[in-house]
Amino acid sequence: MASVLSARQALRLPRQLRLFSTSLSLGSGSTDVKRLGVVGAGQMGLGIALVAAVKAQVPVTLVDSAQNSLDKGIGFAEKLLAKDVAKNRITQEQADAARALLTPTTSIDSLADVDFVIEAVPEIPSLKFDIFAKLAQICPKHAILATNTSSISITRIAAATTQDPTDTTNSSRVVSTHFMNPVPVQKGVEIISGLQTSQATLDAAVAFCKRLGKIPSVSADSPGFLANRILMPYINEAVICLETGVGDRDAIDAIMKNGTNVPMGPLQLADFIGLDTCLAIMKVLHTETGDSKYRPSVLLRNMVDAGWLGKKSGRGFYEY
Ligand SMILES: NC(=O)c1ccc[n+]([C@@H]2O[C@H](COP(=O)([O-])OP(=O)(O)OC[C@H]3O[C@@H](n4cnc5c(N)ncnc54)[C@H](O)[C@@H]3O)[C@@H](O)[C@H]2O)c1
Repeated sequence: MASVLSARQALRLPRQLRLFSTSLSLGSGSTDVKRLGVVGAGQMGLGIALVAAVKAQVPVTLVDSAQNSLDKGIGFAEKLLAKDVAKNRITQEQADAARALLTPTTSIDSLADVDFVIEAVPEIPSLKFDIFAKLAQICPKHAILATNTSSISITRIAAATTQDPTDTTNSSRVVSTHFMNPVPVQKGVEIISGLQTSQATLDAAVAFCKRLGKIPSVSADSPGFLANRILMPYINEAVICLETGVGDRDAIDAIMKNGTNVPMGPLQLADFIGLDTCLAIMKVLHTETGDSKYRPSVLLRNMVDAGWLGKKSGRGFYEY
């Protein structure tokens, strides 16, 4: 198990502070998750809620500010459950039991009784900071506060839970559980600690993700973490190849699909992830590292400006 501070982070801290961080970690965090909260019922939040209901069989309070997202999400969950029943993966009783565990609501105040909450709202820093400030007030003091962010610093999200940086009561409970898309299918999950995250919080996040049937990889709080640090420049480069005429859409996707044994090419994958999400992650990599190699493609920016966000909006590099 990785320690609460990554080696990179620990090197920056005097030994006294390192010991202080370790002792702070002992009291907080709990692996006994009896109720889960999920904030954001989009493609990731819905997937996380559904997997928690099916695999861990915990009640899930699913919060979204938009009623139509909740309606769409619950409808989609019902479709996925019916598909699993049709394919004999689960029984009708198990599907009904899982559906009954999902409680949709537009009220974030409903998270007052959760033991673990996972935020999956759009990749907008100010939105996440605002939600974590609220979660720290609303959720019980023992609850783990996890984010599904693709690229925003966990340390900064944790800092938003308190006005007093020396008081780590809330910030030590913040961690990232970065699930992969689609959540019901992909086994991998990245677990990322901020500077303030306690060891108990990290352990609780790893344990809960294992209960969901996932395989956790622990990584450092560095822009893009591991998965997107590697994946997004690959997608961005594919868009630059399209933009500059090195190859057309089909040639780009075909060579990567058939040449590197991946299930879909980079442009189709970008549509599937959401072009707004891809652009947001590239912007974080670019801004946070200051390295020009992460410059987002102009075409990617234009497509997001046009509202062509990929599969979710009906048009991206492909039409849906
Ligand atoms: N899409 C992917 O492939 C992928 C993969 C890994 C991580 N992520 C990350 O997961 C997060 C969610 O991504 P997504 O693709 O599910 O986004 P999405 O746009 O599909 O869903 C976001 C949901 O959040 C809701 N929302 C917006 N503001 C809210 C608020 N204030 N309170 C409650 N709900 C609110 C929206 O109504 C929407 O239903 C992002 O941080 C993203 O970077 C995405």
